[in-house]
Amino acid sequence: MTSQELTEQIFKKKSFLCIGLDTDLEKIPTYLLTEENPIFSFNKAIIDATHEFCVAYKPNIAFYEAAGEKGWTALRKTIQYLHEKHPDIYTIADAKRGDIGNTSRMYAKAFFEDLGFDSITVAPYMGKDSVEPFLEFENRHTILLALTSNEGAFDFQTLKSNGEDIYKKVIKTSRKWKNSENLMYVIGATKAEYLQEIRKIIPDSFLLVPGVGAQGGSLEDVCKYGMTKNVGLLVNSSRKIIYASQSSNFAEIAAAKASSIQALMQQELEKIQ
Ligand SMILES: O=c1ccn([C@@H]2O[C@H](COP(=O)(O)O)[C@@H](O)[C@H]2O)c(=O)[nH]1
Repeated sequence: MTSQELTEQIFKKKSFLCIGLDTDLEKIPTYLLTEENPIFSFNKAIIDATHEFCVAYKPNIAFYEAAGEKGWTALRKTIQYLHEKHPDIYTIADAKRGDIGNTSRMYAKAFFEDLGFDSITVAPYMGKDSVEPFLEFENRHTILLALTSNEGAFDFQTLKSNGEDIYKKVIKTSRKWKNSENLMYVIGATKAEYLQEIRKIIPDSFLLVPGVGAQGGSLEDVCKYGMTKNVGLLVNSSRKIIYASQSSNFAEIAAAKASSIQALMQQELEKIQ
């Protein structure tokens, strides 16, 4: 999906919500554990109940890798289900990859070609040759970690290098890489006030903003400082939606939670129209 098509979906569905599929066998309703693939059964129920309120789903790959072979099967079944039933929904592999070029190319093939994700999160630390192999894929996005939502973001990302914050250097330098039009950036919702400065560097780029909900980031502040005339935001919430309830009507409760976030997003979108 192109970023133009993603923007069209956002205006059509009046939502820039990304739902995180951080599916943990220890947190899903116990009655699902007797299913052949409990992770996929949980994801399918969440997708069936919430798809009308969001424009993207973001499985965090760690949760699938931790469940071994069944986890990888669940990931494949989930992405296939999304492609078949909801081809208009944008998909993000939150994998945070990046290695020497030769290896990055294999990560890119795995997530873009084999699994067919629209995008993948990538760490910038190993530099240009570790990211460019991802950028070669047409109509696929590489979402570079810029300023993350966690406390540890202050360990390195906000340090100065030649008088400039490292996260800003990451953003500026990455704009010079080949096929940089395929870049998006991760900026944590817990760092919303930084968005004003960030928008001066990348006024039009799409930002994936995790950290609203369980991590306490403010949707209102993210919109105030980060929204552009074309929106330019995908705001993610995982635990607050998918684990809103552990009872048998968990999917219904998750849908109610997603719907209430979508309603707030609709109000924010009205401000720019
Ligand atoms: O800076 C970052 C980058 C990625 N994440 C991921 O997003 C979700 C957030 O989950 P919540 O349950 O809504 O807190 C999770 O997969 C993280 O690994 C992030 O939080 N911050």
